[in-house]
Amino acid sequence: MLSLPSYIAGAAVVTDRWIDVFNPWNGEAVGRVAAIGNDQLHAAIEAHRAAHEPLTRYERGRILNEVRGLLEARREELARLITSESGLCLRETRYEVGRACDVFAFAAMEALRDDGQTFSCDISPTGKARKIFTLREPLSLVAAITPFNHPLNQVAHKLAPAVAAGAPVILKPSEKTPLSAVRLVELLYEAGLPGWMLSCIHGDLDVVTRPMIRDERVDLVTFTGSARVGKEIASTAGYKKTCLELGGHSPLIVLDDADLDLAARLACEGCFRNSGQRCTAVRRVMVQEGVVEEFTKRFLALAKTYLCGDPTSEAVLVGTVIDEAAAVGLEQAVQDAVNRGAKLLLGGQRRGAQLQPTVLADVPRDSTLGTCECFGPIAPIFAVRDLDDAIEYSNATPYGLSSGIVTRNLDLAIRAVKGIKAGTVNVNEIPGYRLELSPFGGVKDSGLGIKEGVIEAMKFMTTVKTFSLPW
Ligand SMILES: NC(=O)c1ccc[n+]([C@@H]2O[C@H](COP(=O)([O-])OP(=O)(O)OC[C@H]3O[C@@H](n4cnc5c(N)ncnc54)[C@H](O)[C@@H]3O)[C@@H](O)[C@H]2O)c1
Repeated sequence: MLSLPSYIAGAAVVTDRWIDVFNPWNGEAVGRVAAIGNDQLHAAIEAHRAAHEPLTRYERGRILNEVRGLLEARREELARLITSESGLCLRETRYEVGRACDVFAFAAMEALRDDGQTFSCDISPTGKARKIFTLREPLSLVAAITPFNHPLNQVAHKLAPAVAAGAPVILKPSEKTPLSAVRLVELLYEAGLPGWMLSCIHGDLDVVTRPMIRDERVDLVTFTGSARVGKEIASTAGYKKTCLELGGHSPLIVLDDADLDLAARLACEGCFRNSGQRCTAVRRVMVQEGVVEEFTKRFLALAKTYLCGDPTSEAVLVGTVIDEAAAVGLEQAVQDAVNRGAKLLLGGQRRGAQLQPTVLADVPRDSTLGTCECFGPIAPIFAVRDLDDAIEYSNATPYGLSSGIVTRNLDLAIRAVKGIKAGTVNVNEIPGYRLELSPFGGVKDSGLGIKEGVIEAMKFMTTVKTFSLPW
């Protein structure tokens, strides 16, 4: 069993309080992390705020590249660690390590790019013979809080941009999946990142997390997680920047001209990948009335191939959800839909923390599945009259993270891009499709419109200084 410390500005800290981590598949203890106290939080904040010689762009790029190489070399070991702490199957966790490699590769590239602007002042009748320049300066301290569902990649999306921008960061990973986060932090130190650039802490909400969020010495709280917690942070963080990347309820709209084999494949991938635990997972499969029967037939045939079982088995495509309590909640949401008249076409059985991939038809729009983010491998099918009906229902939940539409008609696709109130609209792709570099983030209860993705995250971790020179 792994016993991992908290790291305060590079120094390993072990206390007499531990947070245990269990394997959701078999209940075995996988490891534990050391919880720190409030004094140690303050020591970390002071260590980061103290004066240090900044890292050059070259050094930041070199460290980030080195981390990418270390991740690649330890891909299998890390994938197995994530599988053991999260119950996600190896197909997903190997994929996740690959995504984290991309994040570090892109951050290394962006670290080298000077994004300063230059303005000639003689463009105005009253202008002078001057030039105005901009440069970006890193924030003094970033606090990053991450969720359980992509234990490594969500952490990569906080740490790599911070290092690329030169901003020191304190990471508080999910207490459900902290082990892979600590391993990633260790790789950053191994690659040569100085201790004053990074801490990784664990601890109680009222001892560590909330005090860190409220602390005036923290310039930015960057949070990925549920809308409930994100809204609490928005109200307690005070006068500082916040980046809130929250939950979603993404539709996949299938119009009657769609390639139905493609639609069935996208619906399966969108609903069942990562055990349905992606913020961008498809939560509503909206199918135009004329093709709903044929689509359902093809979708069901494919859904049956998503083998569910031991997450370490090579053949398994769907592992567990994060814990038994989460699986029980999903089972209740399925039951609620059935009680209200939905037809259960596939799955629905739960064993411990595992829910079989589940497909339901005729799901009422006001059911729990139709309105709330149910974080698991469930595919509720909703018949829609036409694109207008689909757009209206897409916009009817409080969320606005992402969406997808399957059609061969470009005019209709563009109407969807313009009409859906969400951070992303993907045509003939799953809502979750993205590059780790491209802007990503939601609106409404999914976020305040501040994007992540390496480039946007770097911008948000810096401030722009403007200066002018006679020319
Ligand atoms: N928009 C995105 O980019 C994105 C990406 C991944 C996950 N998510 C969302 O994350 C959620 C699933 O993750 P989760 O269950 O770990 O989320 P969560 O909100 O329960 O927890 C996220 C993190 O916040 C911490 N936390 C819990 N309560 C807190 C509080 N009161 N104050 C401060 N911190 C607190 C947790 O310890 C954890 O580190 C889903 O809603 C999912 O959609 C969003």
